[in-house]
Amino acid sequence: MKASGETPLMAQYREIKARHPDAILFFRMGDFYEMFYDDAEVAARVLGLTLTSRNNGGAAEVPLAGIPVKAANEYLRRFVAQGFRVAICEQVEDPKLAKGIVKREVIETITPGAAFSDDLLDSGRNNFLCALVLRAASAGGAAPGGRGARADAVYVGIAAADLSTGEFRLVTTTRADADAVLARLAPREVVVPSAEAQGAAELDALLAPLGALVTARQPWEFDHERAADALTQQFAVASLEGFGVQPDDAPALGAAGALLRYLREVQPSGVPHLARPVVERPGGVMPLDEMTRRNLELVESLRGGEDTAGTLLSVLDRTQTPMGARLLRQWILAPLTDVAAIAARLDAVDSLHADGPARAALRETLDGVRDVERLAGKAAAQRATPRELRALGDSLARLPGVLAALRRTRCGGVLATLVDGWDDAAPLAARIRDTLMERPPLSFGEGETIAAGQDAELDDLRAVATGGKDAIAALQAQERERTGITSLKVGYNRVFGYYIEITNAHRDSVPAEYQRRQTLTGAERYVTPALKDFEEKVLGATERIEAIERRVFEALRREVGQAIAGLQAIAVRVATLDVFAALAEVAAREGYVRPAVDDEAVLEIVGGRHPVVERMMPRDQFIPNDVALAPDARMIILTGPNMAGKSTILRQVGLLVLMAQMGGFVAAASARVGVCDRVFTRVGASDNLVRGQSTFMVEMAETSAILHSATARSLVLLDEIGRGTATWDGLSIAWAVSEHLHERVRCKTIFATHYHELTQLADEFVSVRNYNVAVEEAGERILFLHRLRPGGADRSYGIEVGRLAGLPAPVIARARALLKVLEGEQLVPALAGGARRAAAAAPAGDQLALFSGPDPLVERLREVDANGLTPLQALALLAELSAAARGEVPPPSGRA
Ligand SMILES: Nc1ncnc2c1ncn2[C@@H]1O[C@H](COP(=O)(O)OP(=O)(O)OP(=O)(O)O)[C@@H](O)[C@H]1O
Repeated sequence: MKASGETPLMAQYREIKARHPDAILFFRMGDFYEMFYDDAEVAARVLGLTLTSRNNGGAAEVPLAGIPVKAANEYLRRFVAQGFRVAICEQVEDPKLAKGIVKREVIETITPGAAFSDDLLDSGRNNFLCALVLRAASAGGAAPGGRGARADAVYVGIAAADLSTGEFRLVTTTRADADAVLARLAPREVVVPSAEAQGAAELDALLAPLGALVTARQPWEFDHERAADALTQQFAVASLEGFGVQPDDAPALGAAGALLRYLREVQPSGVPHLARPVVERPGGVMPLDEMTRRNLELVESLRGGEDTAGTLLSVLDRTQTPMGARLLRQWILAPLTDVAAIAARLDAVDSLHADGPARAALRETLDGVRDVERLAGKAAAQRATPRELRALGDSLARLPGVLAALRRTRCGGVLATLVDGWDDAAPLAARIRDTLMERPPLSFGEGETIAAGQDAELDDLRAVATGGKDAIAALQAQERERTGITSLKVGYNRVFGYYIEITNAHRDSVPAEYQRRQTLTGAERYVTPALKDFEEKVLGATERIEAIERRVFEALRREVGQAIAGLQAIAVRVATLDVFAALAEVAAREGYVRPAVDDEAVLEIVGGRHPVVERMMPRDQFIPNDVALAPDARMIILTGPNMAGKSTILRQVGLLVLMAQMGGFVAAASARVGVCDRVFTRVGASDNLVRGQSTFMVEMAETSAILHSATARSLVLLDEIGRGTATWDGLSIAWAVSEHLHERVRCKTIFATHYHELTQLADEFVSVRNYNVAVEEAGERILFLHRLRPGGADRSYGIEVGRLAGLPAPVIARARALLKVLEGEQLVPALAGGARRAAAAAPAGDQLALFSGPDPLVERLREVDANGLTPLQALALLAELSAAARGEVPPPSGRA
């Protein structure tokens, strides 16, 4: 409906905007994208653009903000980075030919999850768009991985597509493992069913840690039967069986349907480069939960953000190609659990590690290979520029060199399979390189694109155009000579075409046959019949040249687009090779060794180092440590002063296991790694405060998740459990958690703690070992040796660390004095003794119960403010306490 008095343009705008209510609409007007109404106001706020207004006929003025088309990418990037979606509305007919208002259409919608442009992408990571749906087992009969479905179980269907590379994956998983799968994919945007009555809270719980843009769609779009139709149509196949899709995959299939529908909406011209879906089955890959991924700083540092400095990825990433970098990231986030698969990767790394010269040659040839995967994707989507297509051709042309270098290695196993059936699309590479100029322009129309010898007519026309231009230059010389006007110039503008310009000083010498066309302040412009003749030839040729160039270029781009599946396969091969070479290279540079990986429940690290921390200090300054865990020594209680290096050892063990299971060498003198099904970590305080939970609550929730999911094959790394609450509560929880892990779960555990009381666990259980990180005392100072040794620690040195951290001297002195008093009164041993007494008094048959609750005497003592007591009060208190201790009066019940 047209608002009264509104201009036709604004009516057109409103009609288009109504179809894209949730996107910022970039409305093309000439050389600008204009935003109106609310969009303009958002742009002013978010991008700091100046808000103006536009006349709207008889209707009220319209708020307006505009950006030049040439600068659009930067504004787009900023919008998308902030989680907006932007609909690009172009003029789809030539304004010169338009009757009335120019026709306009939205040609694509750019969102965080649906982006092609390099400005919006990170070359080192995939840009996944996921669709997600929850299904009760009873609804779809799904039991992923053939596990028996529990009637009340909830399955999560996930479909993930990377529009920039064409990767497309389907995963149906359990609710428990879904977090890990999503954390690994790290989608930028997630499509979910809107207002799904059941499971809305569950869905929120899945989405919250991702920080992705959430796009709600109609629930029916997630229907798996509809999805099957859409997929068979997209890939022009009769059934999905060829993709390995089984009835169990219904949830993922439903998600895929919704995903495809959404993709077609944001890309109205289609997604021809979407690869056939790969169904990922659980098993074979270790699910890494968000905690572990973050705590071990695998691909993101704890500081957060995009910066990978200080992560395992930053140490391992010696890849040469963007495809390799992305694959390495995926491997780090998906360690393997199958011994044979791990060994196959290790073999490949091993042979490249062993042969330095071959590795160097291989890495050198890989070095010039650009992002074949994304370039091919762009070609298939008809977006590749001449420069990009040429880069693809040049990259492909390097592949025979890569193959030759690969053949020089001892390539058995996986490397041999990479060589087998090697197809480097040589004919296509040659076509691209023959067709395009060696350095074609960045975008079409900014210079010569098509090489000579490709099109006879093009070559002729180029000769004419060049001849014409030469002729015009000759004409200028000739006219100067004839008229004697040395400042005479032949020039060109769009309105008048070619002209001869003569300054007013020489007006009298202008020949009679010159026809005046334009008067400037200091000069006149003329044309002659000869000049017009040349002009026709040159301009006619130029126009025709552009048309032919475009035709040839687009045909080439289509040809490349049709080869997309082969190019994607090449990209996978190159990426795999690149990752092997990178892992071998980093192993050689950093002195890593091949781990012995087997199925035994044994972990034996000799001379282990933290791969990231060791890089932050001068070479050989890092102190290596040995750690061994086995069924008969499955729990280590790790004590030691603050700053001694407990957390470092804990993380180091986790990292070395993950490095081994991704198929890489490890930072150690030697290592034997029995495959772990999961690695769990609970380290320090998380920053879940932003999600509105208290530190202690988060700590408990994380601990609870570990106790529920860990198995005897798991490795559990705990750092300071129970510190966020009152000492006795915390100690009791820490003790109970340790017992549970040791006795019930029976997993490999390392527990770093300041509760020295926990070292008593070793007295109770034969498979618990105490270790501490050594320090040396030098008077009141301490020297951190960072060396692990058997036994519990005797002191905390917390005050010393406080001094190092700059606590004021009087505070340190007072703390030392207080510590002496407390130690002198034997309070600390009394606490431990109290615990032992309580254990002895525990009901028979319940041997695991050590603590029966806080000792009221001790509680009373804790409340005493010694500084606030008069000598008389102190005496009275002492009398009361000792009477209670002798049992002469009931225990005190708190401060009176
Ligand atoms: N093996 C080692 N060799 C050399 N330096 C080390 C080693 N381990 C740790 N360090 C250094 O000591 C610092 C403190 O280590 P870490 O944080 O692991 O101590 P911590 O015992 O966990 O301390 P806290 O109990 O206070 O949390 C590290 O930042 C590192 O610089």
